[in-house]
Amino acid sequence: MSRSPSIPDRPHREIDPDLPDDERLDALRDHFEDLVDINEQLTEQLDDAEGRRQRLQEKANRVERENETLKSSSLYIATVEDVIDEEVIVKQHGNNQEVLTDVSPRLLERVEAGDRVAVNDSFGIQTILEAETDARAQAMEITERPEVDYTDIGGIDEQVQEVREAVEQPLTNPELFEEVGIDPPSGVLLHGPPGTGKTMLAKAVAHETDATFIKMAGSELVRKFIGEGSRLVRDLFEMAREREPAIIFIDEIDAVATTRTESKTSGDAEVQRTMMQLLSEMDGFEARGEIRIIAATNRFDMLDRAILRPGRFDRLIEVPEPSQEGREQILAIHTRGMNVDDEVDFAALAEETDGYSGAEIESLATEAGMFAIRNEREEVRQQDFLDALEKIEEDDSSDVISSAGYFYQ
Ligand SMILES: Nc1ncnc2c1ncn2[C@@H]1O[C@H](COP(=O)(O)OP(=O)(O)OP(=O)(O)O)[C@@H](O)[C@H]1O
Repeated sequence: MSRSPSIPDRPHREIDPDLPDDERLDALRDHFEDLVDINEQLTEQLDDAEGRRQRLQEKANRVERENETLKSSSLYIATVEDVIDEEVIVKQHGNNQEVLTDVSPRLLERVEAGDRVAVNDSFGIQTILEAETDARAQAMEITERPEVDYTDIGGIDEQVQEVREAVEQPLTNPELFEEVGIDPPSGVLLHGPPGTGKTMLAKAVAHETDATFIKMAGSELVRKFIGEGSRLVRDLFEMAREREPAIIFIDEIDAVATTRTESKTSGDAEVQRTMMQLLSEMDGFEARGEIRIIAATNRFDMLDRAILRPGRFDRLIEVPEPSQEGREQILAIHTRGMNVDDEVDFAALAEETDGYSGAEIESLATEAGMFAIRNEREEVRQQDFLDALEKIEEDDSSDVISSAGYFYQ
């Protein structure tokens, strides 16, 4: 061990043996005092050194621990809930645990609420997952509480009522089901032509129950996220568990649940895997939980019956094209915010729009408004609606209507 440079010199004192006894004694006393003094200095230095050693040891232990945590491969995924000064609240996926954690200055500048992050065992944020890693954010549409409510939906009162019983009641009055001793429907399947309000219905339930609306489109799973379908389905349910109460809405479910075809292409295998994942998620589902599942299709005839078994999509609700009365109601809804002349005859327009879906009636209202603007008026008149009707008929509406008829029988 190297010597500390500040170690005091060893005192050296020559004592003449011929000195008288009392003088020799004094000299020896002085020498002894010098030695005591030096001893004290050395003890102090030793204490200092020991303190330094302990501090270094602690630092070494800490670095070693940090190193171990950094090297540990098991990182968990969490979502940043909030950033407060230099601390971050994260919610761990899976168990929903919320934790207040530190973040290194390097990441603090970049981290924002809503980011997906990887955390270690002690919840230290290791990385912020980039958008590309976060395919699920692109594959899902998440709305905290959609704006649509039941009063925005026209012409399908019976279906609204059925959805309220099958989806809303289990969320708002679960005890009713417990008392009677039945499980609410696991999943509700809305089927009917395009643009009839299926998505609106699902959103309105989420609005009414203050639930998060999480939408995933079956067609996108198959087309856009090739090879990731089953993982995204898993993520979809995980996301819902993180955000309960939640309404999962799987649009165009036929894309992942069509009747098995004879062909055995890799694409089909992938679709099968996605569907199997969906079925297994539904099978392992708590029927009385805070998550409800709604799916929609306009190709009911194509559906693989496996998804309709009890415990899966076991409540079917048909959402048909609106009747004349329904069309009138929808027209009234979509012109609520418009400056419409009192002379406009909604009943007559409803009669003229046989075969129109809710979505097409909405376009009719917008188109009529465009005619009013074109004619430099602020008020929308009957003639504007008739012109709009003519334009729509001339344009592509006939194609849309006939294709709707083709898809949905
Ligand atoms: N019954 C309805 N009442 C009021 N508006 C409606 C109705 N049906 C459709 N609409 C209008 O059409 C738009 C599209 O409807 P929505 O997305 O709910 O249809 P969908 O049945 O889910 O269609 P798709 O099968 O094409 O997904 C809505 O945003 C709404 O403006």
